Parts: sequence; structure tokens; C-alpha cells
Amino acid sequence: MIYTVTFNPSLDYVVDVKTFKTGQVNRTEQEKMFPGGKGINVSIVLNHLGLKSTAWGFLAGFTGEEISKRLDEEGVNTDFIQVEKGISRINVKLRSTEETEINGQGPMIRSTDIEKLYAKLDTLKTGDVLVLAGSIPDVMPQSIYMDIMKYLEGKDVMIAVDATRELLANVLPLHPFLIKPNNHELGQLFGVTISSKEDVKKYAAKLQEQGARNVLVSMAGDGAVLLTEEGKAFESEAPEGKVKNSVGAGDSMVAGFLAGYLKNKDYAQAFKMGVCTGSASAFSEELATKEEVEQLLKNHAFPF
Ligand SMILES: Nc1ncnc2c1ncn2[C@@H]1O[C@H](COP(=O)(O)OP(=O)(O)O)[C@@H](O)[C@H]1O
Ligand SMILES: O=P(O)(O)OC[C@H]1O[C@](O)(COP(=O)(O)O)[C@@H](O)[C@@H]1O
Repeated sequence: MIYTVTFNPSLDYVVDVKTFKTGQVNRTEQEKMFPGGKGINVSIVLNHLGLKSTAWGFLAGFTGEEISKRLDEEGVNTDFIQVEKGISRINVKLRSTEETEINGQGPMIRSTDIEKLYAKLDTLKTGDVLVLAGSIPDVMPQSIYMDIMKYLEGKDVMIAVDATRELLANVLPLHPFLIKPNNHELGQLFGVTISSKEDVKKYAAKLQEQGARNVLVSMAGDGAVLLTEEGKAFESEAPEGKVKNSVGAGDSMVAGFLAGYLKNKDYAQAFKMGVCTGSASAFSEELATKEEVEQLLKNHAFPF
């Protein structure tokens, strides 16, 4: 069974403003709202690809209710913990001449809420997959993903982590099955700017030296690189297409990679699925459908 954990779910409020200007009233041309947060997006896309998962995490207030309702409508299985104080975030995604995001901090999560999550973690069994994805509310320690991985040590659960900075760096010694930074996040970890695939490979290898088993680095429209635990490196350009909404492309890539890998444990296939699922989401207003992914898989020429 696959479980995703989203500590900080969101309603993503995607607005189009023709020419956004700061310091004045701007009017939207269009606005849409989607349930979001990294683990939640992974669960939605897995569902589109025909894989059932359960979305765990913390919800609060009326925004939390809306997220839960929309996931029910999508047919995503959820088992969230309700927290008492605050509301789940509304993250603003502004599409204008440039894309700008404002992501909130999230509600208060108390130690009793965390205990409820650990009770769910106790139900994990050998062979289960756990995705720990996204930021955590400000009130939480940057060790939380590491703490969870330590708690699960010896259980043989396959763990994927999609996080940034300390939250990600802390889990490396615990050998996560998969991490997926983008090239900017990879650069942040080492205090450098990374734009070439050669540099991506160099720094991704350092993350493997620190303990990560498979490192998948996304580079938005410039494609992606995968270093596997078998010592292989795969790279690809991004498939061609018109970008409509790139919010959730990275999460879609994680879902596609896992779906591809779980099929027959083949890293080349998993990488192809990851790249095409990420791009299919970027080329669509909503998250990728199975048909959209299959179309890109058929048309994109991978160099391997
Ligand atoms: N502009 C784009 N054109 C084509 N594919 C894209 C584009 N943006 C994202 N993708 C696809 O989605 C994957 C993940 O995107 P990226 O933006 O790097 O992730 P994140 O959202 O985590 O920053 C990329 O590797 C690529 O396959
Ligand atoms: O938890 P964070 O890092 O604030 O990110 C949350 C945001 O990222 C998303 O999960 C999208 O992530 P990606 O574009 O990286 O796939 C949104 O749905 C959400 O608003």
C-alpha cells in the first residue's frame, strides 16, 4: 500500500493577471482553486495513474474541510488528522508575465496531533511505500522527517522524501529510497547555483555519498537527471509542449516515478514515467491524466 504524508496541505488559488503590477489594484482574468500540498498531489496523480494510495496529514478549519471534500470528489482515499487551531493554508499562484507563488505557513500542530500520526505509522507493513512531501508548519522541528524515518528503521518501508534545505539534508543518513530536489533546491543545499546537467550530476552524487539511494533532480523545462543506487545515470530533455500550469509538476514527477518503478522495478522505465508525468501536468491546467502521460511516453524520444 502507498501512503503520502502532507504536513501542510493547501488550497492552491491560481490566478491569471494580465500584467501584474505591485502597489496597485490588479484584477484577475481567471481564477481557479485546487486542493494541493505535495503529498496530496502525489496521491491525486497516483490515482489518475490507477494506483490507490491513502493521503495522511493534518487539516484545519474551513479550508481543511474544502480540501477534504475535493479529495473525496476526486476519489482519493484520505485519513487526515484534524487539528484544532488555525486553518489549512491558501497558497497563491499568480500567473502573469512571470509566475509568482506565495505559500503560507500552515496551522498549529501540537504534540498530541503528532502522536496520532505516529499511531498511523505503526500500521505500516513491510513493502509499503511512504511519501513524505512538502514543507512543515513553522512551529515544527526540521528534524520531523528524519524522526519519522528513524522510527520506521528496520520496517522495510520504501520512503520517498520531497523536501528542501535542512528538512531534506537531515534524512540523508537514513537512506531514503528516493529524493527529488529541483536544480535550485539542489544548489541551495551546497550554496551554489546549478543550471547544467553536468553540475546536477556532480551535486546529486554528493547527496548519494551522504546516503540517498536514488536522486532524481528535476529542471523544469530543461528536463531531469536520475542517479540510481545501481550506479547508473539517466538524463533527458523535457518533452515538448505548451505549459499551462506548472504547479504540481514536481509532485507529478514523484508520482510517475513511483508508479513506473513499482511496475517492474526498472529505473529507466521509472525515470521515463517521472519525466512524462511531470511534463503532462505542466502541459495541462489540472494534474496529469493517464492518457496525457501515455501520449508523451509515446512521442518523447529518450536518449536511452
Ligand atoms: N516548462 C516545462 N516544460 C516541460 N516540462 C516541464 C516544465 N516544467 C516542468 N516540467 C516537467 O516536470 C518535471 C518537474 O518540474 P520542476 O518544475 O522541475 O519541479 P518542481 O515543481 O518540483 O520545481 C520536470 O522535470 C519536467 O519533466
Ligand atoms: O509545502 P510547500 O513547499 O510550501 O509546497 C506546497 C505547494 O507546492 C505544491 O505541492 C506544488 O508543488 P510542485 O509544483 O513542486 O510540484 C502546491 O500544491 C502547494 O501549494
